[in-house]
Amino acid sequence: MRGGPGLALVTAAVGRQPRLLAAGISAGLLWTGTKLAAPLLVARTIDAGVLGGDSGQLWLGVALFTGLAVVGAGFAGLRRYFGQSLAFVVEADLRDRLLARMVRLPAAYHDRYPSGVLLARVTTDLQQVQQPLINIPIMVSNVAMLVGTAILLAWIDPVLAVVALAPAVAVFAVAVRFTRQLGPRALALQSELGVLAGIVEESIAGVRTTKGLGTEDDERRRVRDQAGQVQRAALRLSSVRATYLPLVELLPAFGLVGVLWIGGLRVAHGALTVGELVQFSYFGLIIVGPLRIAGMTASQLKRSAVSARLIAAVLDEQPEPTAIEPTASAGSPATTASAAPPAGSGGGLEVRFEGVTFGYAPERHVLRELDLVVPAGTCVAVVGATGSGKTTLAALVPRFYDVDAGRIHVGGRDVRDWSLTELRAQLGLGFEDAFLFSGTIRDNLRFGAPTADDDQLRAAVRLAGAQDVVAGRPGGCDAPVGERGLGLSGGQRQRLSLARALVTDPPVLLLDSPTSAVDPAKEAEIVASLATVIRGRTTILIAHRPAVIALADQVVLLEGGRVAATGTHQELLASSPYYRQVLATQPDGPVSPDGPAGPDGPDPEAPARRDALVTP
Ligand SMILES: Nc1ncnc2c1ncn2[C@@H]1O[C@H](COP(=O)(O)OP(=O)(O)OP(=O)(O)O)[C@@H](O)[C@H]1O
Repeated sequence: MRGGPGLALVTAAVGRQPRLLAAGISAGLLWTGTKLAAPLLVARTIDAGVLGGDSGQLWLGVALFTGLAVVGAGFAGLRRYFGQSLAFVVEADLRDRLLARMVRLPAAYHDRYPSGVLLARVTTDLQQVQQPLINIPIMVSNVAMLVGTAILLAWIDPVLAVVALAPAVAVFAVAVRFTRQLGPRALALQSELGVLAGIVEESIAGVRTTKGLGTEDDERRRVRDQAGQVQRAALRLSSVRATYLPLVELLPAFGLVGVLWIGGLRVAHGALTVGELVQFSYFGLIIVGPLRIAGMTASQLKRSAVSARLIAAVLDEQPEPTAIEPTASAGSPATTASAAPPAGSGGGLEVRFEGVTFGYAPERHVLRELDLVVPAGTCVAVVGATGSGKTTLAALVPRFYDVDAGRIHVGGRDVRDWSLTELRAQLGLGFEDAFLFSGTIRDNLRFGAPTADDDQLRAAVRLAGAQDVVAGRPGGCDAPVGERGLGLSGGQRQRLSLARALVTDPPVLLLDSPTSAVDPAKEAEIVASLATVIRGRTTILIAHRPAVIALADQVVLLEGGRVAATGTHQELLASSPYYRQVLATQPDGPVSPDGPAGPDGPDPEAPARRDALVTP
């Protein structure tokens, strides 16, 4: 592996396991000792026992040789065992660090890299890094074997030693050339594998859409095309290996031929005993394995180096600021930590947008100089055409993204002056695509509040109007939820995710289209629950349907990233043609200014809450 952050990463991870490393290397070196002793013993046994006619020496040699073989086999087993243990522990350590970093990376990073690419880092790349680690004790013992053999041979017969060891030098030169050519090809293969993982992941996750649209064959073609790219990249890599590996196989055999030829002449001239010739040949044979492995390891190390570099690049990414590191907000007016009560204190916290400008890409602003005040304890519905920036506006409050200009205050404090953990503890988030994890309903409800007791869970479920979802499943809270909550209907998922958001009793709620996945009858139930849920909290409610919008004290109409109009639902219906147009594109269609705001009519408490409104 060449230097750089990848090597530093793997070296440090291996260095954190000194005992396994030492045990593996010790077993490897002891194995080498048994291997090097065998030819010496053979020479002695042949010269003294066979040619010298000393049967005692012969039997002793046979017994010692058997013992060495058995002990060597034991050390070979231990060498592999410790090598594998080391590799698995290092792999687990790196996976742990990778996942810890991935979940802490900002949303913008996850926007940039498809999940399949990140999946490849945690699967195929980690495997590539792990593989050569298994061989560390083997590599060390092989190097010791080559060095030991060189010393012993030079001591017995320097000329013959040169003949026996010349292939080792040639194999090394071949390996260096071979490794250089492998680098770019290994990188290309890893990146094609990453793309393939992304496509496969998308195909499996989107299988229902594929079925619905009848595009199974297209999807299959997409996977097959990318698999073809992987195959071509793998073949380009293999062709380099196929060119060089025969050389790696052949060169050591030339060494053996040279030893037999020149050694045979030296025996004939009395310069070498038969035992010593056998000994040389034996040494020539035992270094063939290490030399061949060296050639193959070179290719493995190259792929591993590429993967290690890719993993190191993820670990080098700057994570979101941690719990104890609020980010200083540029030009923020003096704000006080005491302005914000802790989560669960009730009453809500004011949320204020001041001149907020934001875009996902530079100079492509989604929100432009947006001003909005949501007074503590009130509900604002954000309405706008698709793509007008509603979800983006909500995503800026928990700092999934940071504003380009302006500021956002929660509880009188710039969001960049909160620690992220503290800030997010004030917020209950309900996303449009409610995501549930595999596990039980209880596991999901406790996801953000692991210490919540059953009474708290029951209260949150009741508030979210999700009692029937829990009661309707065998085992209630212990009922399993399939992967991504796919065992539940969209509406059931939305209500459970709302309950999850409420378990911590957050003072601020950010709810994105909370009824988008349900029919009108279910919507009526959810709206009734929401009327209770938002009481006493500050709520930003992204809404499309009149029944939901009517829950709000104030409606904010977004157009082109700016606030186009504010007022109550009825006021905007009466005064804003654009508002009527936006609602007309929603499934429920427009609602007359005089018509009922929701299934139960307008919220009777809304006017009282509206009185508390403060305009920006
Ligand atoms: N992660 C992202 N990366 C780049 N652009 C994005 C990203 N998310 C949204 N956008 C773009 O920002 C704009 C606003 O999107 P946003 O999701 O905020 O709209 P919205 O009003 O919530 O739409 P909808 O009602 O359809 O959910 C759109 O043009 C969208 O393409």
